[in-house]
Amino acid sequence: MTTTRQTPVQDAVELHGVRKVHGSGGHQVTALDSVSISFQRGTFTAIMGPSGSGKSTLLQCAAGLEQPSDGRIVLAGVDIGQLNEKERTKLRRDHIGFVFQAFNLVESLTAAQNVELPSRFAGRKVSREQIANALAAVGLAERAGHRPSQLSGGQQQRVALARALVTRPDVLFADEPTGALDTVTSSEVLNMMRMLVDQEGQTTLMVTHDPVAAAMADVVVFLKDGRITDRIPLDRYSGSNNAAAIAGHMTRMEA
Ligand SMILES: Nc1ncnc2c1ncn2[C@@H]1O[C@H](COP(=O)(O)OP(=O)(O)OP(=O)(O)O)[C@@H](O)[C@H]1O
Repeated sequence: MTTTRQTPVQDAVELHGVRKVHGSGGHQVTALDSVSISFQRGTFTAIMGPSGSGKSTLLQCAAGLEQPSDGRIVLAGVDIGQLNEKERTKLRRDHIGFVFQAFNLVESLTAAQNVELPSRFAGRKVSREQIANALAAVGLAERAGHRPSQLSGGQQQRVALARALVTRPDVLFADEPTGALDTVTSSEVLNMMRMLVDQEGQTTLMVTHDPVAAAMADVVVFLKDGRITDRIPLDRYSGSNNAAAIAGHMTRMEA
C-alpha cells in the first residue's frame, strides 16, 4: 500500500488561549479573553468587531508588540513567550511588518529614504535594489525620489507598505490601513495589499471597520468583548455581495 505524504500547512501566527488584561487594581479591562486562532501562511485575514472589542490588542499581541497576560503566541514558528525582550525585538524586526492608519512618513525624506529608514535605525543594511523592488511592488517605482507632500494619501500609504515589506517579513500587520483615506485611494491600497498576497504569498492580518476593505480578504474574523465569535471564509469572486454580508453581520453584532 502506498501512502501519500501531505506537506503540513504551516501557520504564520498561532494564538493559543490568549488573554490580555489592560490596567491594574480596580481598573482592569479584559481586552482578549481566551482567544485561540491560527492564521495560515499566504492568506489575507480581516479582523472586525465593534469598537473596544479587542481588535488592535489582538494585532499587537500577535505581532509581539504587547505581551499577553496568559496563553501562548507562536510567530513564524517561534513561541514568543520563550524569548527575552532583546530576542523579541529581533524577531519583530526580522519577521514582521506593520502599517497603521497614520502613514508616519518623514516629510523631509524621499519615498526611497523613508523605505530605508527603519532598517537604518535597526543597523541593518538594505540595498538600493531591495528598496527599488519594494517600491516597485507597490507600484511606485517612478516615485522613489518624491517627498510625501508630492504624493497622494494612497501613494503615501503605499510607501508605508513598501517600508513594512522591504525586509520581506513573514507577516504584514495592518491596523486600519485605509482609515485615513477616501474610497478611491482606499481601494488603491487594498488592491495593492491583495496583489501582494496573490503574487508574493504575503501573509496579511488587517484590522478594519470597513466592510468593503474586509471583503478583499480570504477570511474575516469577528471579535466581540475580547472573544472570537465567527471566522468566515469568503468566496473571492462575490466582492460586493461579501461587503454587504459583512456589513449585515456587523450590524447584527452591534445590535
Ligand atoms: N493600554 C490600555 N490600557 C487600558 N485599557 C486599554 C488599553 N488598550 C486597550 N484598552 C481597552 O481594551 C479594550 C480593547 O481595546 P482595543 O483597542 O483592542 O479594541 P478595538 O476593537 O481595537 O477598538 P477600536 O475599534 O475602538 O479601535 C477596550 O475596552 C479598551 O478601552
